[in-house]
Amino acid sequence: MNTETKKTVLVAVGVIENATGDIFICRRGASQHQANKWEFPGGKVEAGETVEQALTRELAEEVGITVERCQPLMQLEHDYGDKQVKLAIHKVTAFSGEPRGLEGQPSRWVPVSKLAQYDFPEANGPIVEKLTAPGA
Ligand SMILES: Nc1nc2c([nH]c(=O)n2[C@H]2C[C@H](O)[C@@H](COP(=O)(O)OP(=O)(O)OP(=O)(O)O)O2)c(=O)[nH]1
Ligand SMILES: [Mg+2]
Repeated sequence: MNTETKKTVLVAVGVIENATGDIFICRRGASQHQANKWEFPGGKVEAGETVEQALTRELAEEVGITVERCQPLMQLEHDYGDKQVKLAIHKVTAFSGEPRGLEGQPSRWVPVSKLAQYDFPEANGPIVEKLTAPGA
């Protein structure tokens, strides 16, 4: 398919931060797109939803938290060849509940200084860079 006709999938992504500054990440499933990569939880924005609504829904479904406060971090577009995505990334700075992998996915809290050791999808490079930049 050429780039003119390829549809871009809008994805709401949450960088969940705890009081210590650690970040919550999950591992994608073996049969998902970008299989087995680590990710910041989130998912596709559905028709009629705002990005924030989608983020709140996805984080409730996937990791069982209620988003109480979030702020835009950055937006990224990436073409994987088989799929083109636009990631609308928010930092989640207040939430209730303790995040865990509700869909059976491995998950963990990671210090920012260790994020770069994880195998994220290619699109995530700038997110990890921004989070680990001095003064971030
Ligand atoms: N959630 C998430 N998706 C990411 C990240 N980086 C990245 O390239 N993606 C891509 C992978 C997928 O193509 C897409 C997200 O789709 P998804 O599979 O999570 O969507 P979803 O939760 O609605 O799941 P599904 O119903 O389609 O199974 O965005 C990331 O950090 N987090
Ligand atoms: Mg998802």
